[in-house]
Amino acid sequence: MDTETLLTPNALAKPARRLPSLRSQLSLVLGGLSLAILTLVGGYLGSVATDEIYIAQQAAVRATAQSAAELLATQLRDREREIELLSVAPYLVNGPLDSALVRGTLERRQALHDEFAWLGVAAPDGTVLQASGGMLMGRSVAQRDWFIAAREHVYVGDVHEAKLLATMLPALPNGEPTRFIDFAAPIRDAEGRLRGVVGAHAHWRWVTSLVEGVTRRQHPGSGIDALILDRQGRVLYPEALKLAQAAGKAVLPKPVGGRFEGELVFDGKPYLASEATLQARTHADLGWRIVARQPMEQALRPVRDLRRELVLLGLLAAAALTLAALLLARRISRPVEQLARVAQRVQSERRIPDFPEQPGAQELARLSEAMHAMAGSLLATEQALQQTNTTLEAQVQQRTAELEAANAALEHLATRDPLTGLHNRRSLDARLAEAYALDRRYGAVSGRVHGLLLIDADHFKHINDKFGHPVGDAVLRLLAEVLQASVRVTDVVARFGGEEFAVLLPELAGAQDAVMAAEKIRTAVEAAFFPEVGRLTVSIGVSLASPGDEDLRPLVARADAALYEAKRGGRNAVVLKTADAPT
Ligand SMILES: Nc1nc2c(ncn2[C@@H]2O[C@H](COP(=O)(O)OP(=O)(O)OP(=O)(O)O)[C@@H](O)[C@H]2O)c(=O)[nH]1
Repeated sequence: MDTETLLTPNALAKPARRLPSLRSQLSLVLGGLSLAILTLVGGYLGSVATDEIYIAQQAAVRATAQSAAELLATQLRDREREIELLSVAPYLVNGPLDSALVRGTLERRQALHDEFAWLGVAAPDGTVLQASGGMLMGRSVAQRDWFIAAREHVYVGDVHEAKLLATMLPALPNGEPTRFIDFAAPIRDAEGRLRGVVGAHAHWRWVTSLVEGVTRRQHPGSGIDALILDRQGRVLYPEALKLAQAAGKAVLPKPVGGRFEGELVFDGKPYLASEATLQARTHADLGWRIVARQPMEQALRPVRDLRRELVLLGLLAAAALTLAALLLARRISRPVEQLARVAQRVQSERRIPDFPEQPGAQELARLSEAMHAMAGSLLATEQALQQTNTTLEAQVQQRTAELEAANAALEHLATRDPLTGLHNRRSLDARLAEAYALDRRYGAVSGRVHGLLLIDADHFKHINDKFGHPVGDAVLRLLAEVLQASVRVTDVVARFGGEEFAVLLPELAGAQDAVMAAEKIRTAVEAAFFPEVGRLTVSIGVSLASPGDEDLRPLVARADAALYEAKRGGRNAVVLKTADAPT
């Protein structure tokens, strides 16, 4: 294994795409998550609260209408009772109706209830006998509805404009015509005979101020107001709507199901509206209805306020959460970045630097410990591998040298003669084949040929026989040295077999060269001294390669024949045998 790749991060990691940092990814995910949760929760709470507020506003409008209707019904009944009780007062039942006592009582009642504009007692023929402030005294009310009705029973009448009293009472500050609601009751004696009628005109302003009081008290600043409609749906109050309606303008929306309820458009503006009918507690049912209404814009103002607050709170919370996410992301990513830096230092410096001791979380502490241990183990492994590598390289070198030596030894064994160290017969044959091929290729051009000497020790059997075989071997070794020393280094000296040697002479200019080389050998051997044996001679057969030779064999055969002749001719001689010479 290549140890360099062991601690190279790039060798382990895939080529990195340009990814956003862990810190920005964490910030983005945590910030986005908190924003999404906030939006969802805020949206849900906002929607729930919006519904609740809407329902509450509707309830407030409905409660206003009902309260106003309830209050009006009660107040009308009270005023009716007031007049009814007055009609059975003993001084009216028994006494004279035009007495000062009656007048004083009427005026006290008016002082107590300033809603009454006028209180009076009329005779059965309609002549006013006594009245608060003395107004209408002596005048006839015989044609007034209240008088006609009250001759029979207790009466409450619908609102109407003042007739006889209009000129006697101060005009209203807002310029509205003076209007009244009439209360009246018959005065009967003990036998039930009609003695007269007691009547009262209550200011219409008293009625409207009751309604205004309810709307003002119950939901101040809410924009809720109330309308009073009569049985036919005509506006009785407020005056402006009443006038507009009288002028033929469509000031009221069409009631849904005969009732004003829900979201309605009054004069082009949307309102939340609710209707309540006066539950009549008086003798006569006036059939009035109260419609409370609130401009939608004001009804939904709390919703808008809440939404604005929710958005503001949401933004603040999102900012706080994003900040928290950033801090958290930093807290998480910083130790990871530190570990990455440490890992880079391990890789570049090949030593273990200080690891972060408090990485911030249990898992990161474990990761730090694991990296520490891994770095130590990797560095140790790397060193061990380097050591092994060095040892292996040395061993390989040694083994290579041994192998080369073994190969050389094998080569030597295969090509050399074990006794003399000269080329053996096999090696000689190979060299002869090379020389033969070279001559065939270049011989014609260079004009040079190779030659062969076959050298045989004379009477060697005699040496063996006389001195023993080991001495014979020693003689052969020394003879080989003499032969080797007598030729050129380019010449190949080989042991041909037994006591017979051969010399390959490459690139000879002619037969003379070969004969000269053979003579040189012969004389060298003759001159040499062989321990224990003394002198030795050799016979040499010389031959030259011929273009007519088909292979090596003719060359060897000619040299062998020449050697035979040298032996036969008396030994210690050189004989040349060429191709054209007769054998
Ligand atoms: N010591 C020793 N003797 C060898 C070796 N090879 C051959 N001989 C001996 O060489 C002798 C060759 O004898 P011969 O062939 O009869 O010829 P010679 O005695 O040399 O006589 P001529 O060749 O006719 O001069 C034999 O006695 C062989 O045993 C060898 O490797 N070592």
